[in-house]
Amino acid sequence: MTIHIGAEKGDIAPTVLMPGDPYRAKWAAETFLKDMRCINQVRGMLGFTGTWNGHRVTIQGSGMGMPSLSIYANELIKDYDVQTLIRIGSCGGMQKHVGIRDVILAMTTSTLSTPSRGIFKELNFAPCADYQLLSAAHDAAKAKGVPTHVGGIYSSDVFYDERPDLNEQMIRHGILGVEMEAAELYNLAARYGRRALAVLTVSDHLITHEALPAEDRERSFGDMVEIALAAAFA
Ligand SMILES: O=P(O)(O)O[C@H]1O[C@H](CO)[C@@H](O)[C@H]1O
Ligand SMILES: O=c1cc[nH]c(=O)[nH]1
Repeated sequence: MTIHIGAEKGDIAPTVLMPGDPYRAKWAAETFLKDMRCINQVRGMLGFTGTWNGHRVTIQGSGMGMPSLSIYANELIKDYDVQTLIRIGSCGGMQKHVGIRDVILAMTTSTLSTPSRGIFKELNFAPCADYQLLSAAHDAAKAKGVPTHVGGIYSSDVFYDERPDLNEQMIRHGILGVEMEAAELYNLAARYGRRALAVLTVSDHLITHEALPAEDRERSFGDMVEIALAAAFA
């Protein structure tokens, strides 16, 4: 057990999927895992372990924002020796050709700041995905026929953004979407020699202003879960 995770050491699998929303973790575990059981309820940040195609998998909520994800990813890596961490998140679309419900595989992520900022100081470290996971996720997405984009995303510290000028520059430089956790996940994976990827579903759009309701964000993003599972065990 750790400060934020109530599971015993063997209760967490070497592969963990991490949605921000703990109820998405519950839905994904109930929908895609066999023999699943709840392994964490501390602070309501639900986690479940079960099997997918015979492979042990944990699905653990990360909460919203990099400070929250950083707590869970640090403990999963350092206390439970997790090797593969795949974020399954929602994001805002930032390009006209990226549609609602499309999947984005985050090859790199730009950010103003992360909980790792203090380490890098003046260095602009470039957090990137594990290539093997990225390539396998792309294959899985193609096989499913899901509209999928691979490229850079923006990991923001705020949902309610006050920097339209910055968004304009990111759109101009091809950033596909915005979310709030992947950069710190990639930083931690690089630091501890683990594999990480963010598989995202576009839930709203910064240009068209379309937006899906909360229930869809919690319960309808099955394609990204299956893509993440296929990539983890490719
Ligand atoms: O749907 P999740 O995984 O929580 O991800 C996105 O949604 C939240 C904001 O609504 C942030 O956590 C952002 O990264
Ligand atoms: O962080 C996020 C997640 C979804 N949609 C956004 O606009 N931002």
